[in-house]
Amino acid sequence: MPDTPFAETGVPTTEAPVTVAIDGPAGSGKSSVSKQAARVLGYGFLDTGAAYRALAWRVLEQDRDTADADAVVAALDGFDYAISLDPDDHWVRVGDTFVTDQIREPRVSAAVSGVARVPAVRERVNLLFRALVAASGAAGVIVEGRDITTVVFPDAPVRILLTASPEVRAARRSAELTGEDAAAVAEALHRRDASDSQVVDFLTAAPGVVVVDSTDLDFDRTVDAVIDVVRTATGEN
Ligand SMILES: Nc1ncnc2c1ncn2[C@@H]1O[C@H](COP(=O)(O)OP(=O)(O)O)[C@@H](O)[C@H]1O
Ligand SMILES: Nc1ccn([C@@H]2O[C@H](COP(=O)(O)OP(=O)(O)O)[C@@H](O)[C@H]2O)c(=O)n1
Repeated sequence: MPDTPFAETGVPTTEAPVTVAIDGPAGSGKSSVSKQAARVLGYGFLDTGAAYRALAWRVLEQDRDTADADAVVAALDGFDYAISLDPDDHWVRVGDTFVTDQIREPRVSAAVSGVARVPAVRERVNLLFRALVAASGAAGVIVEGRDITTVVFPDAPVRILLTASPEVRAARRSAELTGEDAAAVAEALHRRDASDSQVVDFLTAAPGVVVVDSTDLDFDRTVDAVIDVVRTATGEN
């Protein structure tokens, strides 16, 4: 884990950023929509799924199985993880290796749920997420994942559940993965959602969480809908 000013001093270096918490299932648009909304708002952007994916990547690099909780916990040892919060310069690093693209590969997607169900992993990355936001120096940070509105930042002033129908989500993910069989992509996405939803509930909005359903919205309208929620909640309208 990287040292941050927050981790070193125990106090944020700047006034606390406005935290925008966004949860939702795979393919709902969390990452792409959050990144674009962050650009427009001048905020940082934190993709929390990248940490789980990077740890899954490390377990696979060690020729071990993410279904083996002991192997996952062992991979946490020396897990030197860093991520950019700049929406215009997104990268993810483990040690000296930039893994930004590798962690999106289907083999990592297929393995990541094993990592996410280990409580020691969740505790460790949640501390890191809070430290990264506190030390960001940004006016605001959009943080997206599965349990951000409920566990990581339950008191965030803006909390959104971004949804879309299962068919639409599978079609979007399949369009990204050219060369992969569409039915296999859909099957993998639904299998991962089913596994992940045993760990956290990202299909129901917790009290106070605003639902943005993008099933019938194109990308730009979805970004606008998210920005509207942020501006309304922060009184910037
Ligand atoms: N409202 C939308 N309409 C059409 N395509 C979208 C929309 N939102 C996101 N996408 C596209 O769907 C794909 C999956 O989005 P992504 O942000 O990776 O979802 P998630 O992070 O929730 O898995 C991306 O290619 C993205 O550009
Ligand atoms: N806050 C989070 C974020 C991701 N995850 C896990 O990390 C995996 C990858 O998350 P992701 O956001 O990159 O996945 P996509 O929605 O982009 O497909 C998920 O399938 C979950 O297993 C989690 O458990 N909690």
